[in-house]
Amino acid sequence: MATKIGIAGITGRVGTLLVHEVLATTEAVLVGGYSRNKEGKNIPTPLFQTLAELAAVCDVVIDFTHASTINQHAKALVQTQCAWILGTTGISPADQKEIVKASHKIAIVQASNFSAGVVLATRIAAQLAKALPASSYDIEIVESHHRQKVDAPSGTALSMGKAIAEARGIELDSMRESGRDGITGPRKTGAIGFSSLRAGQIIGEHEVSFTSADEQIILTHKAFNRSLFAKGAVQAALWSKSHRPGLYSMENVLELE
Ligand SMILES: NC(=O)C1=CN([C@@H]2O[C@H](COP(=O)(O)OP(=O)(O)OC[C@H]3O[C@@H](n4cnc5c(N)ncnc54)[C@H](OP(=O)(O)O)[C@@H]3O)[C@@H](O)[C@H]2O)C=CC1
Ligand SMILES: O=C(O)C1=N[C@H](C(=O)O)C[C@H](O)C1
Repeated sequence: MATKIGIAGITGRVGTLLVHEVLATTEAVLVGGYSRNKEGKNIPTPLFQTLAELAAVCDVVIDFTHASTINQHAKALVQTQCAWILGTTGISPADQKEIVKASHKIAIVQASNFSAGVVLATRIAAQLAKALPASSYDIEIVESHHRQKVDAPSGTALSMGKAIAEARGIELDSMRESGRDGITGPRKTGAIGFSSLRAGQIIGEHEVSFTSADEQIILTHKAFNRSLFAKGAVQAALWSKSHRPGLYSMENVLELE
């Protein structure tokens, strides 16, 4: 039977592309969307009054909205026993705990980036971080996005940083250096640096560099089209239908070891 999909954030940059992706997927049916403001919207699917009403008639909701919605959305999806494909970034540690709690009741695929290329680039970055000594290789993560983006560093940059920190056997928070400015002092040995650029309509670019006194390795990922994220999220939605409650990642969906 076709997977019944709903979209939260249906009027957004990713949400509007999700409509096309779901409609183009034969194994899925688009049940509707949720938007806070229904006036003057030209969307080819019903808009529901609340997320809970939408979730009640779906197998899975794909959610690309805003970090402030997490608590409310977790409650609505658990209450209606609906799977959750969560792309929203900028999530606070307290809200992340709510996501973990909800995953005991429903299947959740959470990814800061639904691109398979980013998943693989993150793995390679972690392998490099493990192989190259922290005493001589400085790691810097630079991300560039469009001028409308509201969170920094990007979710992808933070996920890459976490994977790198884990590979080095450290906690990211203890070694993170973000947005340097002023008299910062010299770089801390083993620090993981983050820089965020916001300009024009850049869709999403991430660069991880490993620099020693003698050489530099740079790993770059550039998204050319936002449908990349929408396609990955729909793939995750179809995958989630046959999975038990739990917190899953795009690595699980892609069945990487
Ligand atoms: N994981 C991934 O692969 C990707 C993740 N993202 C993340 O997805 C999120 C959305 O990105 P994008 O589509 O560019 O953003 P947009 O601002 O274009 O769209 C978000 C939509 O969510 C709704 N929304 C905004 N704020 C709230 C709120 N407080 N409560 C409920 N709904 C809200 C709005 O719809 P309305 O006003 O109609 O309610 C809006 O259209 C961001 O967190 C972004 O970082 C983006 C790209 C890829
Ligand atoms: O807001 C965006 O646009 C994007 N957000 C995600 C992030 O924060 O990493 C993914 C992608 O880079 C686009």
